[in-house]
Amino acid sequence: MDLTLDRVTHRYGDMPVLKDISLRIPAGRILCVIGPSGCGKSTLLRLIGGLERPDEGQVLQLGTPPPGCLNPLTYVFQDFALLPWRSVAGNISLVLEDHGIRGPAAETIIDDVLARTKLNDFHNALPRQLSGGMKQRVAIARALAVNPAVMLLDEPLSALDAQTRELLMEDLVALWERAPFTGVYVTHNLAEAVRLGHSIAVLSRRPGQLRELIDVDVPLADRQPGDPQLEALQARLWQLMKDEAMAADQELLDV
Ligand SMILES: Nc1ncnc2c1ncn2[C@@H]1O[C@H](COP(=O)(O)OP(=O)(O)OP(=O)(O)O)[C@@H](O)[C@H]1O
Repeated sequence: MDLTLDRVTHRYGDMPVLKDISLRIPAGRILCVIGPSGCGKSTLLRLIGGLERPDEGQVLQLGTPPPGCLNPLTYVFQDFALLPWRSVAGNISLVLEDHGIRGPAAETIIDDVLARTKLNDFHNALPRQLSGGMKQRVAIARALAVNPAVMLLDEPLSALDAQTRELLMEDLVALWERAPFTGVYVTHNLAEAVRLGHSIAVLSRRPGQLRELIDVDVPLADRQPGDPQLEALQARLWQLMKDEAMAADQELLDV
């Protein structure tokens, strides 16, 4: 499913948060969104996910969801959002129960997404028994269980240490290679943006406007840490963001 944002503008009360954002995310591509703190990145995801409506402009979903799609759009959050009293399988079955899927049909889906996220051996584990990386794998498995057309990822790796982030990035690339999904991936981390984005939208500080949209031509599977082309791109992104990030930081201190 393609996503199109057409001159999206949004305010909270008197405060303009996003201004005149136009973007197209073709089916099967990942757009990373970067920008200084408070520039409206999470708001943009909420508008795309339909949790809020833009004050001006529109968000369009074009095309048909994949066969077996239970939710056209699904979220992965930074804090995993797992129910602590439910097992790994129980957390995933919850989203299936919402759609009336139980018993063997649910087990088939759960086994499939646990295998895809390397969690086969953790079916009955409770969230408190899992590391941060494993918890986020469960959250990703839960998102995959509804076979979404679009994954909306809000800083999914930012609570994890550097090594775990690296492993999860490799897992996300492997998942995408196996079944390319459409993704919108919000991050503060420029290394994640250059590893995972087919394109990268750079927003200005609040009200977030599209400063630049950069296509990254290297196939996801060929992107390795330390790749000079990606490091050069990361340096360019930092140059684009640096002044705005400093100004945004100052603005937060003044509040
Ligand atoms: N529901 C809301 N009501 C009022 N203000 C809000 C609401 N949600 C967010 N804001 C404000 O809107 C601005 C943009 O918030 P948002 O979370 O979208 O930015 P962000 O770029 O994702 O921030 P960060 O990088 O710090 O996560 C911030 O000033 C925030 O305090």
